[in-house]
Amino acid sequence: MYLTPEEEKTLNGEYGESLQKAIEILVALGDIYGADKLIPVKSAQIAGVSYKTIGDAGLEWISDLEGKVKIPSILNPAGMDIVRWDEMGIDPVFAKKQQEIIEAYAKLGIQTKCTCTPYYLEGFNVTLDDHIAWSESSAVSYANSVIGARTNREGGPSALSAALVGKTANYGYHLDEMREPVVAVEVDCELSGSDLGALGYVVGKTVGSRVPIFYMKNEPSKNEMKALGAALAASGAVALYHIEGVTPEATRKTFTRPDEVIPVERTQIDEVYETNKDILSSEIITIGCPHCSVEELEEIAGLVEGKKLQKEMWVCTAREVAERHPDLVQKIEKSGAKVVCDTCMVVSPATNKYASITVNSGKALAYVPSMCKVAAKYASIEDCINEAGVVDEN
Ligand SMILES: C[C@@](O)(CCOP(=O)(O)O)CC(=O)O
Ligand code: SF4
Repeated sequence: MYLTPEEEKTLNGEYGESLQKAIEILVALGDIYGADKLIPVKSAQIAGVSYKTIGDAGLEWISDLEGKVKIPSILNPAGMDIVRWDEMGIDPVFAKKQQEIIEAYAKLGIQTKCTCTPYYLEGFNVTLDDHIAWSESSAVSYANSVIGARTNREGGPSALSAALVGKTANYGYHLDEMREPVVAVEVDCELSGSDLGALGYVVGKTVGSRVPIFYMKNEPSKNEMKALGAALAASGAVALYHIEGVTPEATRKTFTRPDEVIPVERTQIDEVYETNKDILSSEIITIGCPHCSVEELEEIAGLVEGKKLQKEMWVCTAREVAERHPDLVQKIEKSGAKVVCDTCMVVSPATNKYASITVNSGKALAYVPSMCKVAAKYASIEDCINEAGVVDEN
């Protein structure tokens, strides 16, 4: 791989050991995947923040690094709401370790906003053809597919390396030819709301890590595409998908229809809602995987207005989004639900104490059983709220 004289100096350790380690990681990945050079990236999003997933080994690795990131960089969700962790029932020992992880990242100049939806935040609004280095799989999918930006599914260490160097290796989804669809998904019915997360859950299993193009009967919204991409990345490992005539790259050009076709029928979507239907009543309801947008917060606020919920319900979102809309947060919390920031039902140990959960996310449906050992059921936002046991306040 070609390196500029400056990059060679970094690799030789002239700018310190941390930058040397970082560029070594980028060059190693570039060599494995046949990159020709390093390219500048506009921002980085770094996974591996929850103490539940990275443990002491992760904390030690981050704490040993020195220097400052060169581009706007942000974190994935942590294991707790940084402010209201006590209300989530988080153990103080866990909370202390979690704070240490966040402080170690902050020392490197990384913004300690913990979210899987950086594209909603100030300073992270990427656009078509921007090169970035993001790592959370739903954020990667949204950036690549819905925005048309370019990122590989970075691991925590490689995203952190890209943040420190300000560059990434030019391979994979940074290249035009790797963004061509190779499998067609033909959906035979109109879909809306949580149907899209169910579609991703179904299709991801067959598509694996390939690039699909969807032929749909109706046009999904950005929130629906967020749910589709998140589920595709969780039940499969899809980092980029297209929807003919909808997503930016499938609008500016007409892709050749791939020979392999996966047909999807309504009955397959309906089956997702039947998962674990023997769990008659869940102990907790969680919405916001990926983190809620303002439109989703508005929808939830509208649905819970004038109601009291009987069960624990979390609405997960980015702190910055919650802070921009205190009125919506207040409306939601008046019902007894909690607007939980900086974390989610998958990466927080607070979920593990429940036996059963209802989610509106195909991604959470795929991950909660394995990562939290909690039985999960799938429902629309409206049915999630009904599951929480709604009583009229009046
Ligand atoms: C499940 C996931 O959304 C959260 C866990 O990630 P982390 O490695 O703890 O940051 C990661 C992913 O899908 O990329
Ligand atoms: S809310 Fe969902 S998409 Fe976001 S970090 Fe948690 S598991 Fe990943």
